[in-house]
Amino acid sequence: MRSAYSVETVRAAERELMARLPEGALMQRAAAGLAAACAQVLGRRAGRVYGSRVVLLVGSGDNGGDALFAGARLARRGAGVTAVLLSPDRVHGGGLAALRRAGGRDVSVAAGAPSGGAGGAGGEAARPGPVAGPDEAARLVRAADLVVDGIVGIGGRGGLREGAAPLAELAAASGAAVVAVDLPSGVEADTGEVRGPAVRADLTVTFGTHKPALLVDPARAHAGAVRLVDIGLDPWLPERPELEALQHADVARLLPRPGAESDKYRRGVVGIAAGSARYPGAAVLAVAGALRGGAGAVRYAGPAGRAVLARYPETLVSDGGPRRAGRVQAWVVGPGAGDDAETVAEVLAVADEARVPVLIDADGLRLADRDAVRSRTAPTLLTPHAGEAAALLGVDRAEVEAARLTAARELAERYRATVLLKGTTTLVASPRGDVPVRVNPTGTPWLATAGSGDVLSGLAGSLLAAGLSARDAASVGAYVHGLAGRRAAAGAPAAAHDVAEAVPEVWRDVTAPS
Ligand SMILES: NC(=O)C1=CN([C@@H]2O[C@H](COP(=O)(O)OP(=O)(O)OC[C@H]3O[C@@H](n4cnc5c(N)ncnc54)[C@H](O)[C@@H]3O)[C@@H](O)[C@H]2O)[C@@H](O)CC1
Ligand SMILES: [K+]
Repeated sequence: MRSAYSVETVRAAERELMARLPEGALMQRAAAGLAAACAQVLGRRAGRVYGSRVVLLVGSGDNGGDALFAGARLARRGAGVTAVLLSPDRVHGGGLAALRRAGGRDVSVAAGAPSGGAGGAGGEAARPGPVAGPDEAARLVRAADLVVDGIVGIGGRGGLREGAAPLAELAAASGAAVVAVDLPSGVEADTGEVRGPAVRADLTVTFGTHKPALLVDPARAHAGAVRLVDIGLDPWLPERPELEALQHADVARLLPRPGAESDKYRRGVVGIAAGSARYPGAAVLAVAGALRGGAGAVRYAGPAGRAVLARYPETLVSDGGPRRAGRVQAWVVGPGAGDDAETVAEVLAVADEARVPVLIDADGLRLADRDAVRSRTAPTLLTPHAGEAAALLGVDRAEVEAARLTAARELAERYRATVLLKGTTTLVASPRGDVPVRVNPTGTPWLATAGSGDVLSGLAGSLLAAGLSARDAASVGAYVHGLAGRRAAAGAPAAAHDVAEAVPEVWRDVTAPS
């Protein structure tokens, strides 16, 4: 399991750790990890560290201090290192002195000259270096092999400020590799929102633990690859993170496995109420997903029985609607439902009586009565994409996409349901606010294809029927579905049924002993 902690929690843990270490030790650990990562990047880009050109963009806090100390290490290995000081009057004095001792240069881009030496943090005061105009700073960035973003880290608020934004843009447009220190500057650490200009990194080297922005879009897309440097923080972090992301071993543990005593009923039966005369395909795709999700049998109740049977003769098809479909351990309702509000209400009623979980997707989200969902006693799982979530929340789609974590949490609270918010980073929020939101790391833009959501709803519904909690069914379903999407696409467009067909192979991979 990978986890991410909020800034407040990280700061509290850092205080505990720092109190037990000599002053500056923690920053040296961070800088050592950062310098090692930069050296690797330079090795790939420029062939070697010696003689390469490194530009540090240095802000006013400890994030800039990390960059300066790492720059000093690179300078000692023969790199030509120039620090561009964005707030020279508040620069980390110790870091700047270390860089200078190692033979690095520094220039100040801000207007006002430093007063009384650059001694903002880190104790040691340093005389100001030469002032560079914006053109000179731009020339340095353009000529660099590597740009290190030490503008702001967890202390940042709002987008990049004047002066930094054009340099970040230049860095992105130049051929230089961009390595962000702790976080790409300009993103909101706790939410993953990007409300202004922000650095786009190829690699982010983060310290102690992941921060939410490194896992949640749109910030995650700014981070590039992420490397975690261990600075000894773990013992001081609480058990419950803000976010968690399942990995292979977690999914392998959660996937249902039939025991020797299992028969199809004990493995769970999933009911699918999906499709309509107009959209029979949604029913077929939801059943395709459900058949591969670990339930022992799939019942289908709806008007597309013929199409379903033609493709999947193993389906138990009922003509009498959900109420007469027979016992199930979980229902899926909504894909391709069109305007059939009656079926959605019937599924909710039947599932309430039987106290079984319900997954509501697609049209079902629009048609379900909110109070009926809120008052359910068995678990409910809602699986909207950003547009559907926006409609439920009464906001623009763009707002949901900009603030995905907030939207998922808000929906979970309003509906007292588990919410799987689809996207390149799918989020799973629980109605209980005291459990971490899950982030699925396996998504791919290839999954943005018609019918792929129907497959996911069947798959996750099947996992619900097999006995997983709504949170586990949603996050395991999204994980497997994402990998199946990648496998099916493998660099070329794939259709939704290809995704369903790739599930067994992914399942085998995930559960194979390593
Ligand atoms: N506290 C610790 O023990 C450690 C901290 N480390 C580093 O320290 C960082 C946190 O340092 P700080 O608390 O000094 O905070 P930061 O360096 O992240 O930023 C704070 C400074 O940036 C300014 N600022 C805020 N938003 C800005 C924006 N949008 N544009 C430009 N400037 C902005 C603030 O006025 C403040 O001076 C971490 O991200 C990490 O890189 C690491 O050295 C590991 C150890
Ligand atoms: K940064």
